Amino acid sequence: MTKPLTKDDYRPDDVTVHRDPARLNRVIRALRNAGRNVALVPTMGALHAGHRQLIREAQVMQNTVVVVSIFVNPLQFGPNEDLAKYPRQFESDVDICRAERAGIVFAPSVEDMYPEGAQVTVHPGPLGDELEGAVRPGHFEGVLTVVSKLFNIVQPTYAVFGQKDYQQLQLIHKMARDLNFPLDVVGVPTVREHDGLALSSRNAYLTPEQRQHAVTLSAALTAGAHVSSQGADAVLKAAHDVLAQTPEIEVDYLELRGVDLGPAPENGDARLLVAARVGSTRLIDNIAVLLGESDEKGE
Ligand SMILES: Nc1ncnc2c1ncn2[C@@H]1O[C@H](COP(=O)(O)OP(=O)(O)OP(=O)(O)O)[C@@H](O)[C@H]1O
Ligand SMILES: CC(C)(CO)[C@@H](O)C(=O)[O-]
Ligand code: BAL
Repeated sequence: MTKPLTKDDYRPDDVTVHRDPARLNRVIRALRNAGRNVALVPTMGALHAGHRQLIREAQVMQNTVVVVSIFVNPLQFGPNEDLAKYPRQFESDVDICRAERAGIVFAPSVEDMYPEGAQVTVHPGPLGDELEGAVRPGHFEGVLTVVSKLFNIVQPTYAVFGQKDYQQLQLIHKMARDLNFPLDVVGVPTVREHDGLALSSRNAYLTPEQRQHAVTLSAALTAGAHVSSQGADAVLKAAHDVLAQTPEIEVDYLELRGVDLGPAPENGDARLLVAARVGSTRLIDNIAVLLGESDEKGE
């Protein structure tokens, strides 16, 4: 028999931690029936100022309960990737959510998210095999599968993601549209360190020396954006030149695309994306560029 909800299932004055998807779903339905909006911020934990910004953006609409999910999703990691060593710091993550006045932390177990026999997944379409997907086969199938499960469990009014993972954000937009999820997907500009490095949980893997090399990614993007009025070739050359100055990093790709990640236009809004390895740590970044029309466009 299902246990009735109690006041401990949602405490308006503190963050409530939920682990059971079915129980959280009942709490959410009660909140929505009471007229509350629900905003979802999906994360893999090891929260930093980028995640804090997502939680703040999630609160802009009045009368909203923010649900932060913390789940290191095995389905989106390849066999030789960093699933086992991915940083896990649950208690301090909950403290951060409390400080940012999130209402609920949802931290399910792998067994609850993927019960034995679970087989159905979400196929991302052709974009899922490009850029990040070309280097990490199956990654976006894993991302879209877990995000669609989170959408169904949490039934948010809107869901907030970072532009740092730009291809992920585009694919989630497409999934929400193509599969008729009744919610708004919100993208938040990348939060950076003072020198430009995009905040990322994986920055914690970097040695102090590697940390200095890592800033080359954002420096290359900025150099490209500065010459955007000269067109695509100039943008790519400027960015390549900066990357070439740091032989310690190995570039997986540097690509200029349209904002929807189709081919870049000759003039107008485009996106410059980079992925590189600094030692064994893989980092990604991207920036908005306005091709052929002005010198630079901020995010
Ligand atoms: N610097 C950032 N600025 C804005 N949003 C961010 C930033 N870093 C991550 N996010 C967003 O936070 C959400 C959760 O991401 P995740 O938990 O994987 O953190 P991460 O720092 O991207 O970790 P990783 O190092 O594994 O890529 C995603 O929507 C992601 O785009
Ligand atoms: C969206 C996400 C939480 C799905 O596991 C993850 O890919 C991430 O943290 O960006
Ligand atoms: N932030 C993207 C999650 C991943 O790299 O698996």
